[in-house]
Amino acid sequence: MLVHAHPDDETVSTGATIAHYAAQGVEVTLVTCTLGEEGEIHVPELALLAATEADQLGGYRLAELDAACAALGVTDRRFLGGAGRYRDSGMMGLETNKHPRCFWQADLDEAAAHLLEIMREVRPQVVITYDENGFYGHPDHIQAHRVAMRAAERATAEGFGPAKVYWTTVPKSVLEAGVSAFAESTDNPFAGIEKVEDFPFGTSDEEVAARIDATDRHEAKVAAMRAHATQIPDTSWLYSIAGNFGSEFMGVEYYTLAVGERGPGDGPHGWESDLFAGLPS
Ligand SMILES: CC(=O)N[C@H]1[C@@H](O[C@@H]2[C@H](O)[C@H](O)[C@@H](O)[C@H](O)[C@H]2O)O[C@H](CO)[C@@H](O)[C@@H]1O
Ligand SMILES: [Zn+2]
Repeated sequence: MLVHAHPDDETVSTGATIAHYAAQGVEVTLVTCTLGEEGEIHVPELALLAATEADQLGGYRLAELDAACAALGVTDRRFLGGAGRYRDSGMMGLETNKHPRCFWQADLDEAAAHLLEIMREVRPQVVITYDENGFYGHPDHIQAHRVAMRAAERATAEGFGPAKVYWTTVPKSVLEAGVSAFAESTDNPFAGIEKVEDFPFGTSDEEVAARIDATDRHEAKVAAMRAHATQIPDTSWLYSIAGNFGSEFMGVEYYTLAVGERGPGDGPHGWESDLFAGLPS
């Protein structure tokens, strides 16, 4: 089970992992907490769908999410509390954070109860969400973390909690490699980043628990990114990195382990290569 804040997060941060396991026939449930109503629109002819205009972007991004799920092989896609229950809160500090229906204003126990119902039905062995900073500090990501961890705690207390809970991350060694690889590039997606500490995310290699190599599924991730055209334009830095790093960038995703025991791993830091490592098959 993956708990994500907006349509496109499932693809950008865990798309290769999803495609990897879905292709193996693993049951994958995606829970998305908002419709992404406050997002940017990188498709000019759709500009009037914006929140400040017709306010129809959420419905459009629902369709983008379904197309991305088809590309990744996800067949069980849910919205927390039902489609439209929680509104995209916008970036931290904006007036949209005060919208009465926005996810940032949600009652934590009520939102966790919605997720607990899905957990009670699906009984996930493994849950993936964000760290306490929501990976990069977006209010909906922070709230998705809080709701997922609260629901997992309550599921465990009721006897059907996940054996493992992972948080998305990127090792600092990978960030350093990216910064140096693009240092001389005119199309440098890391422009302005002098050192790893300048990123609002990143984990020391020692703290990383799992490296999921899904390079054989990186085309599925790119196809899913294309489905999120309002959020990821053809000029996105994601594509320029993919063009330079290819499947290594698009097809490898990393996680820290927040709940549960690490399974067998390899390499200098004992990174798991399977999120189900150590669990009974
Ligand atoms: C990946 C992610 O979480 N995207 C969110 C995020 O989008 C950012 C936002 O539009 C910002 O204004 C841009 O400068 C930035 O590049 C975007 O990543 O926040 C949106 C509003 O909450 C959300 O809809 C989108 O899914
Ligand atoms: Zn997001």
